[in-house]
Amino acid sequence: MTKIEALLDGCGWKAGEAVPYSALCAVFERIEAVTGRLEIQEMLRGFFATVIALTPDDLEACVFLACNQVAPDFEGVELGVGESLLIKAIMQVTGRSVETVKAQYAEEGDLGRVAQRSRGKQSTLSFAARPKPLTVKRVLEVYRSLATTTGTKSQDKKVGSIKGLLVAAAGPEAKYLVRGLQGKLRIGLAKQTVLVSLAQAVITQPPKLPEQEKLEAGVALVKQAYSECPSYSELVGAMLCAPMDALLERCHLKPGLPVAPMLAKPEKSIAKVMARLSGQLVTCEFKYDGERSQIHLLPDGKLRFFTRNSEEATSKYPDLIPVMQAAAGEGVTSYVLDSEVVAIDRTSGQLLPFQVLSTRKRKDETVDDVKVQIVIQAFDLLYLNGRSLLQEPLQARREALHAAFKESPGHFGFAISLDYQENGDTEPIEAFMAEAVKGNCEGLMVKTLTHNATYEPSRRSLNWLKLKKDYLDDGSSVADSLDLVPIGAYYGRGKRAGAFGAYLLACYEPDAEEYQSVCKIGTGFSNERLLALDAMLKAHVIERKPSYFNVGDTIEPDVWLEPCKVWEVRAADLSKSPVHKAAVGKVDPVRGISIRFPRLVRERDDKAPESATSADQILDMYRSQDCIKNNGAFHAAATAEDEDDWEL
Ligand SMILES: Nc1ncnc2c1ncn2[C@@H]1O[C@H](COP(=O)(O)OP(=O)(O)OP(=O)(O)O)[C@@H](O)[C@H]1O
Repeated sequence: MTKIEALLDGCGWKAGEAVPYSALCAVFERIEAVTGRLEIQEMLRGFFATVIALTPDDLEACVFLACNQVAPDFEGVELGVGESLLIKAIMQVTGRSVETVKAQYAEEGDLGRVAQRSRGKQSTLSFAARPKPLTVKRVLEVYRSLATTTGTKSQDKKVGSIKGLLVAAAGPEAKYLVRGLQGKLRIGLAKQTVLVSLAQAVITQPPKLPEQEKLEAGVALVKQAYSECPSYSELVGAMLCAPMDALLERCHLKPGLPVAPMLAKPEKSIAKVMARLSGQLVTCEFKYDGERSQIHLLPDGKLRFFTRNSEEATSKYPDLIPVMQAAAGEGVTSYVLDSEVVAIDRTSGQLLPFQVLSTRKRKDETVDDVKVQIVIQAFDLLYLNGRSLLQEPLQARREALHAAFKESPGHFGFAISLDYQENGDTEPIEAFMAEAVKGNCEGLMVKTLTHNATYEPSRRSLNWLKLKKDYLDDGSSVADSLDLVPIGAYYGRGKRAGAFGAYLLACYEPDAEEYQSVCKIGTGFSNERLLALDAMLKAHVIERKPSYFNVGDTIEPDVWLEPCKVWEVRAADLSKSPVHKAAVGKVDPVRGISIRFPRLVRERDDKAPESATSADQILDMYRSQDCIKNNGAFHAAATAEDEDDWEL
């Protein structure tokens, strides 16, 4: 009997019976106790495999609860229930006073543990007739109803539903219920692991374990299916009822489900771009300074807009609905279009920078109240009239885009582009870059047109390169800014005393599913901004450093922060560091990479912490610095100097 089988055996769950919530919580307990990703993955795989064997109908609910989600990301349904409601429910179920619950919370730093402790003590005193044990389906049902309960008396109704769950909870169930309702399970389980474990559970169904290669191909297939069709309901349904080879036939791009967008790699100079694309036919497009928008026309005529993060943004753009209706040509019945929405001054026709766009309301805008005018710059077409174009080369997708839509100046346009057969002459590109900058664009996107030119959902591909003007001649050795996550804070001194004055920043390493520290930052913040951040981030202070933070032993910020924000940061250069851990193990067994002279550029509300700059991106940036490639001596000197600088 495997470890997981032994664990689940104790839950008394038999074939055909609803999956007990206690079984899932037993797995959560084990996951919380270990830190190794592979061990976590294997445990979850074992659990999903058991669910498939005993009660496959409950697999979808198990996946949602493991991700602590009630609906696909793009539906934007938030599960988070306010702490005051949870405290009220705990008080009412356990008969404790608000002071007792709050005091325990302050002591424990974890409301989930408070609930578990209170329920644990109480259950020995009362509840001779305990309500029916919880099942995963029941818990998910209640979560979904909580997320959608609105209107009068909604608070009382929510407290009532939470009480219903807590009364029926036994053992660690109360802890995970409360943490789940707060929005974070805090067991170090990333969504990628859930996906990989799910894929492995389906692929490794008896009678025979497939060989490693087949397993990897299967996991890649599931990841591809999920990036085209990011809905666990559809994915689980398809995985359970069709052979894996046919997964993409059932789970594929369709209007209404946002595709994870294709991303670009940064380059520091036109010469480097040319070297990468040597001899190829490429297209250079203006790199517009706005917000990415994936626009879907569903066969029922509804238009939906999604952000770079696959969140629904339709209510932000009511003024774009008539624009898109007018832009689609005759015979267009459904599509998925990739574009940048940019602020524009309609009088002069001049595009305006992102800062102007960011002042627009984030949702529920009304046409009459729109203050910032916008234009859509379309650059790709992924789906048209019932057919996916993902496998077509860009040249064909662009032809389809131009044939199916018509431009309307100031409202809808195609990305301005220059096709170029690489021949070593960089002059046309330099001139085109100057034109882009004059047009208030950030620089150029350079894309392969005919070979290796398919659309690669969610991939940061070498077939799309970005060249940002600001980074071409800024004297630094990095080609792009970094998007980093604050994971710790330091109280300020002097003028900044009393509030956080500096932060510890980290990148995200998706393979190890951990945040790795990159630098300390205190530059680029106005005093007002520091105060506002202090007020906002205090709510995200966590008791102790979680196991999924990888930072040097000497780093001890005054407080640790739950990952919740992404900040764009500009750096002078990157070098190896004795204290920071970005890309550790990839460039050196114990040292990581750090950045010098970090300066805050802006907050990135359109990115989730897990979409922050990855360790591999930092490694790429580090390796592509000329000083690393050409001059070991410079690097050695910089490293020695930085060791002193960065002792925090
Ligand atoms: N012609 C274009 N083709 C593709 N993307 C474009 C184009 N013009 C503007 N963009 C924008 O540029 C973005 C890529 O570059 P940028 O580094 O500015 O974005 P990011 O969100 O910080 O980084 P990344 O998307 O690479 O993580 C795209 O996601 C898109 O929003």
